[in-house]
Amino acid sequence: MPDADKIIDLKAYPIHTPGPARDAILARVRADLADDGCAVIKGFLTQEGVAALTAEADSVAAQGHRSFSRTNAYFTQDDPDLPANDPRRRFYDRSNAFIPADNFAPGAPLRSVYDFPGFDDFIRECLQETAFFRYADPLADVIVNMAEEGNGFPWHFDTNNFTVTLAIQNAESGGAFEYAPGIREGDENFDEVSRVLDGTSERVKVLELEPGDLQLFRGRYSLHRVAPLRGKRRRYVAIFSYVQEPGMVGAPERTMQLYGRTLPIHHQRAGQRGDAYID
Ligand SMILES: O=C(O)CCC(=O)C(=O)O
Ligand SMILES: [Fe+2]
Repeated sequence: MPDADKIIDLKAYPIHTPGPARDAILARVRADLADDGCAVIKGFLTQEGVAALTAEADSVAAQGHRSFSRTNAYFTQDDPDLPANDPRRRFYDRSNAFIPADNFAPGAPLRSVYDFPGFDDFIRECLQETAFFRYADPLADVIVNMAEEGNGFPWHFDTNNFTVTLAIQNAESGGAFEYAPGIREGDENFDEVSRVLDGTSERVKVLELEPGDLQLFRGRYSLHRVAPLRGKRRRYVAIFSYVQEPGMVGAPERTMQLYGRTLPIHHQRAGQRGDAYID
């Protein structure tokens, strides 16, 4: 079906055409990333694009793999030697479902964004990353994160240097993206992290993303979460993954946990190099 130019708003965002319009977008995104590690390209998708990606996500939602965990913001184990109120000892339920990448066919709406000529280069230039490759993992290169009321994506720091997400559908309410920019730049800043967890920090910014918005986020130093979701409608967010070395795929154990299955490539490449996680 759809041509990428019907899905991406290329009139507003001519990411494929070198020139002053593209340069201006890059300059603004880079400035926002430098300022607080987060940049949003509002209305990156057309209305038609939003409808097409929503329909595609609906059509494969049953393939989503649900996972549940109890996690702190650092994805570490509990350490009983630390004081009880240490942020490393504060655990929250995390639950969501990832729709694995092989449910999104080449030529179908989601991959026509990811595969659009110039999309990768545009993202790389926004981020100014030198080592920048598509994730080679057929279950994880582009996925949809699906969540509904009762699910939660609690406060955490990412292990990846950056995340590229595309809002597809919001829950009926809730689901704002909340983040404390640069809260652990320099040092762990556990006191301020505790205040964020307590809901008393003044450093938290709230971002209401709308369907079709593209977000670039550096989450390694900025504590962030998705606020609790309300209502029947599911929240869908696509996640595009890029890594620092070519040919990388997820470790078998982690792949099993996130996607509920593995492919031969995960076992063939296991141990050859480090793996990359999307969170
Ligand atoms: O679903 C989102 O908006 C972002 C989730 C997130 O923080 C992550 O995937 O690390
Ligand atoms: Fe994250």
